[in-house]
Amino acid sequence: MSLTIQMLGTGSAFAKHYYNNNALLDSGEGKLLIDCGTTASLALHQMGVPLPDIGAILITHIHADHVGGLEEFGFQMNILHRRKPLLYIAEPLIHPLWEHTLKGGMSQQGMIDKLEDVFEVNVITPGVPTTLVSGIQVELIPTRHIPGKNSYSIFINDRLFYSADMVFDPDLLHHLVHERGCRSILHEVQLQGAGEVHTTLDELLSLAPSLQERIHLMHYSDDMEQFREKAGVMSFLEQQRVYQLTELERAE
Ligand SMILES: Nc1ccn([C@@H]2O[C@@H]3COP(=O)(O)O[C@H]3[C@H]2O)c(=O)n1
Ligand SMILES: [Zn+2]
Ligand SMILES: [Zn+2]
Repeated sequence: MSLTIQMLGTGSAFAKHYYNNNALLDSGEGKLLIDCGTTASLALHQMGVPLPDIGAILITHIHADHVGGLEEFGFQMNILHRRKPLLYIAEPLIHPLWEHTLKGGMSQQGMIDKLEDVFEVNVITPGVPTTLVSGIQVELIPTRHIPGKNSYSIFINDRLFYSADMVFDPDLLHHLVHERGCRSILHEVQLQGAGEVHTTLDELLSLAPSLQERIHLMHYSDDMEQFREKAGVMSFLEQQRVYQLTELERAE
């Protein structure tokens, strides 16, 4: 079964040339949206993907470029299409997503007072591989991002690592590639400055060639074009281009 990946956007939280770093995976039997940031519905509109075509949404963490579009997504699906979207989420994210992000805009007396009133919420347990839509299995891997905030990267179909926003974790990347058969890595990158909450390009350049050649960069700032040469064998993902998973994998 072939899997395609299309980034709705490849931008950092502050990028203006690129939409929010969210991804659409399509197994041919179902579509999974990874994160739903503020720009998600506009990007999906430009891609010609109607919201009801999306089988499920998976959330990595609570920042607007990853969850800021859920209010519109939820309202559109409930009001225009009369159904609740399927939302996969780790249990620790449910409370902050509702209480700190969505409640202000979505609550409605006697109608909506919790996340489950708008979304079909399915709790997903980190470390347990779970099929979310036909042909797409994910395993959440807790990774560090902001102190005190939970964040989960994703190992997909036992072959693709999709980083959430995360600080550099070379041991995890090494483990996934050399012990778990990971063939390609979609990794967030911070191009300039110290990586206090993200992974810098300099940090990724310190990895062994066997890891770097599997890495495709995303979540980058507007000055990305200046860094193509510096990134060496690591390539920058293009937003809204459809990639076959096999295209992103290095020939063994
Ligand atoms: N301690 C923090 C917290 C946040 N930030 C910036 O805010 C953005 C929120 O979305 P993000 O995509 O995680 O990127 C974060 C940083 O740019 C940051 O740089 N340092
Ligand atoms: Zn982000
Ligand atoms: Zn973040």
